Amino acid sequence: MKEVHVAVGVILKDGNVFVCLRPQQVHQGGKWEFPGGKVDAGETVEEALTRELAEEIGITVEASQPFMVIQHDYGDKRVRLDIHTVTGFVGEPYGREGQRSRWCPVKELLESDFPEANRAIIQHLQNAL
Ligand SMILES: Nc1nc2c([nH]c(=O)n2[C@H]2C[C@H](O)[C@@H](COP(=O)(O)OP(=O)(O)OP(=O)(O)O)O2)c(=O)[nH]1
Ligand SMILES: [Mg+2]
Repeated sequence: MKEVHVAVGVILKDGNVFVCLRPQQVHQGGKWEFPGGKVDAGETVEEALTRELAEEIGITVEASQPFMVIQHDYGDKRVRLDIHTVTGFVGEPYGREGQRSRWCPVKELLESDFPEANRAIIQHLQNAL
């Protein structure tokens, strides 16, 4: 099974992270996510992240840093999550595609239902901040 390369943004502001609720009908639907999406052929991770965050939550990324890379096999899909923290952006994020979204305190992230692969990201975040 081929691996999908995904750019994922951990958008940080005052100890909170911006999270979106994945639509029911997509893979890992009904779970929370850090916004992002597939890296198209010929795109860098930064380009994909900037594009996906503009499309999905209406912000312009101004400062991002590589945070970690996670490979996960969901059984029905293999993903390679290329996670960057986003510490500078223009605009107020919102669910531009009609998805629910909210700012969540970093320390409360594990109280929400995220895809399995996100557990390691959250633990790394909670240790790092
Ligand atoms: N965006 C995002 N995807 C995640 C996270 N954790 C995780 O396992 N994934 C998986 C779910 C999907 O199988 C895969 C790609 O995410 P995606 O469905 O958002 O890709 P996409 O935005 O390009 O797809 P689409 O919305 O355009 O249909 O990565 C996460 O925190 N954020
Ligand atoms: Mg997406």
